[in-house]
Amino acid sequence: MLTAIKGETIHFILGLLCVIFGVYMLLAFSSFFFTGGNDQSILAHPDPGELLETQNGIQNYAGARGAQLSQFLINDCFGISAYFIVVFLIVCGMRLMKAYRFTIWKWFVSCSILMVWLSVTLGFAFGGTFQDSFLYPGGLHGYNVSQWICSQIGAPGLILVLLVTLVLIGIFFTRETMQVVRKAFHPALPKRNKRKEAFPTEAAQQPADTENTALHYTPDNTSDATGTKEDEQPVEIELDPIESQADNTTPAYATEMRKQPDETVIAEAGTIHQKTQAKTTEEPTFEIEETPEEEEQEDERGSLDQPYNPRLDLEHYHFPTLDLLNSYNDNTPAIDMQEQNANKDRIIQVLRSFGIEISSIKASVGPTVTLYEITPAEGVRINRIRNLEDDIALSLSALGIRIIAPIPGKGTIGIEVPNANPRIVSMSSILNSKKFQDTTFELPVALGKTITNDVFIVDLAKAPHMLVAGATGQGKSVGLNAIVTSLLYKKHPSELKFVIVDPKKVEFAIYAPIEKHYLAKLPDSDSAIITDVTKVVQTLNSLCIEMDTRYDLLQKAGCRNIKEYNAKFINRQLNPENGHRFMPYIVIIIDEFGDLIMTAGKEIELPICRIAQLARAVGIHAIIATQRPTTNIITGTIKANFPARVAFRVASMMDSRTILDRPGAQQLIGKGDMLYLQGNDPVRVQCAFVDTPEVERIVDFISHQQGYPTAFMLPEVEDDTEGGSSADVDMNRLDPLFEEAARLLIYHQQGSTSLIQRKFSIGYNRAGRIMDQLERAGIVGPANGSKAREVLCMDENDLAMRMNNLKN
Ligand SMILES: Nc1ncnc2c1ncn2[C@@H]1O[C@H](COP(=O)(O)OP(=O)(O)OP(=O)(O)O)[C@@H](O)[C@H]1O
Repeated sequence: MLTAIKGETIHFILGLLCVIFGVYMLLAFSSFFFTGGNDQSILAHPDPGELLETQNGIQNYAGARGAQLSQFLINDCFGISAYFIVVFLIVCGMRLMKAYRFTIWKWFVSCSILMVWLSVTLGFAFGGTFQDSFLYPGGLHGYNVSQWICSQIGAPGLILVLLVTLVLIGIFFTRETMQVVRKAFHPALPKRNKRKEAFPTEAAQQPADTENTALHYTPDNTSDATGTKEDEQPVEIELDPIESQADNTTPAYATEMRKQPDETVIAEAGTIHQKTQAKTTEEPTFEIEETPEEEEQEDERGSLDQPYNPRLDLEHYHFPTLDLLNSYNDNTPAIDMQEQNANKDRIIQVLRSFGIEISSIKASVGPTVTLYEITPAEGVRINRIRNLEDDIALSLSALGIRIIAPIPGKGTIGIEVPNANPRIVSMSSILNSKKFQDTTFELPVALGKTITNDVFIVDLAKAPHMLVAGATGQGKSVGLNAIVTSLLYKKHPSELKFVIVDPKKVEFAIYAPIEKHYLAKLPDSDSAIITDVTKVVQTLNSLCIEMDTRYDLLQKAGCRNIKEYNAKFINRQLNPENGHRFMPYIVIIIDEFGDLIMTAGKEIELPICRIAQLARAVGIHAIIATQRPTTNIITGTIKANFPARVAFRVASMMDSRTILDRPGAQQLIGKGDMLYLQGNDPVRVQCAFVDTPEVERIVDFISHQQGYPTAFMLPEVEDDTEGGSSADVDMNRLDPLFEEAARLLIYHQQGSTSLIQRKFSIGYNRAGRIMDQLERAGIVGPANGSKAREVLCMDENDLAMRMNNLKN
């Protein structure tokens, strides 16, 4: 701790010194232009000790040392471009003081390069006036270097060298320079095709040259089926079907194309079809559909800072910027035509070998998986194709083949095949997408990209609770980080609080520094990240209290949900003096839910279910994650209350059924490949990848800004270990297990504290307190020495009546 403080203090002092020295140099350099001529004679032949005297005759505002420094750095070294040293010193200082977040090495390289280039340029430009003036604009360095280069390659050669280096410097700063240069040569050149840049093609992997058209594949060189098209638009291309079995020497497609060379049609705006008619059922058509990448904002990497609430407590808060995230621009081509054609051929062959003919096949290439949409020929039964899942997988020698028969809403059958070279879906591309930036969702959670390259966002406020499951190492933690990250990029600290439960202690510790901005905790807790099981129970009970309080406030305000309530509060229709307050959303994230259930059982499950059943309207949402998708952890009650499910790859079909109520998750390929289910049909999504250093940078960015004085305080709960007597039982705060415990005792007709303790795996004191409440409610009789209490409530109906009375 002490060393950390020391380190920070030293950095700050060093930074301050850098800035002060920079300002001093600025003064000296600037003064040099006016006083340099006068000071030159003194500096050129100083008497020993003369400069140390008070009356040394130096006129530079920065004194004798300033004059010497300027003389040396400007005249003897780099000329006017010595100002870059000042810039770098100030930048360095600011960074050390942590006032601004500069990338030092970039500034160092940039300043150095510019200084040298400008020095040579000025040295060359003002070479003629070198002897006449006290000021050498390019300095001795610039003069000597330019003279030497001139002597070697002549003045025109030097000019060319300077121009080329200028362009190289420009490219170093921004790749847009290339476009500027291109335009200089060819002013009519259209705007750069972004998608083509994003998906470079490799001639080696594509039979036809695809450099200037995104996806024009001509399987036969004799074919002239090409077309030009607008960029950023979807492309559907029909490719050669497999070679006819009858004649496997002549590709049917080539023949067809020669016969009908002008079959290229523009089917609809932005869609180009290169159509060949299927001659017979033996020659199905094959199309590849490349859905365009989600449009990104033109001037990306800016801040997503937008006002959400006119009464922000932290009005100077800045949202994290996108440059904190990696972009993972991998160079693998977007579409490998060889692979696509090979897969298509094998699919058709396998189906044909089982006597199934198809009339067309279309491919949608996603980041990690390609969907082949097959239209079966007349009279083929879907079930037959479904049963061939394993045979198709075997013939493609690929894991993770999934058959969707039929694709909902379409009369086709889908076969999902993993790509040989999967692409990473970077979090930055998702957050920078127009869809995310323009989203109107209350709690937008950007999960990744679908098989059609659409950015996939869900509204957690509508979900309203999410269950995330998958075997270990398949991308669960990355998925949870992606969820948190997308919320951090959209919600202001005043609008959102996280309650993080991390039994593993290491996964979420990374978020501890943003405690005062985004985390909620119990008043007596040291850390906002909850790692201890008892604290989890307390926190969940506290959230139940918060939920009840919020419902009371909503009732008082006459609102049905948090959105209406907050809108009223913002419009000053609710008086804070009556207890009203702006309600931030609360997102509870519980990692390793399985472990918690194993240790604390019902004590955890019940408040979770209570929150899941009721908390949606008051803005409390739960996300629970487990790597053990078994029925004793994901119980029926949990499933009923967590309608949004995310399944990463699991080990068995049983596990998949436990999470999604259907198979499928066992066929995923891992590394963030997931199925998202909300409603009827699961969607296959490639989860966005956000790495730990990226999260660290975001957290660092937020934590260096002003936060609230403390974390968001959850209501206090009575400690489980505190004793209690029947006299001070608070019937307004019934234990969350109260009703369940009453049912248990009625069922057993035995008022035993240890029975409650055992069945709900809770401490004796808490069980005792529940028993006291049951006594006050008239459900059990008074303590009867060592014997069990008498149960006064006969059946469920009786209990329901008493519960009603209690609630009123
Ligand atoms: N969306 C993704 N894109 C690419 N790679 C991913 C993605 N998600 C995960 N991975 C890869 O898989 C590895 C394991 O991911 P992660 O740590 O999220 O697994 P996990 O399911 O949380 O494992 P555990 O349960 O052991 O914590 C990561 O280190 C990364 O290399």
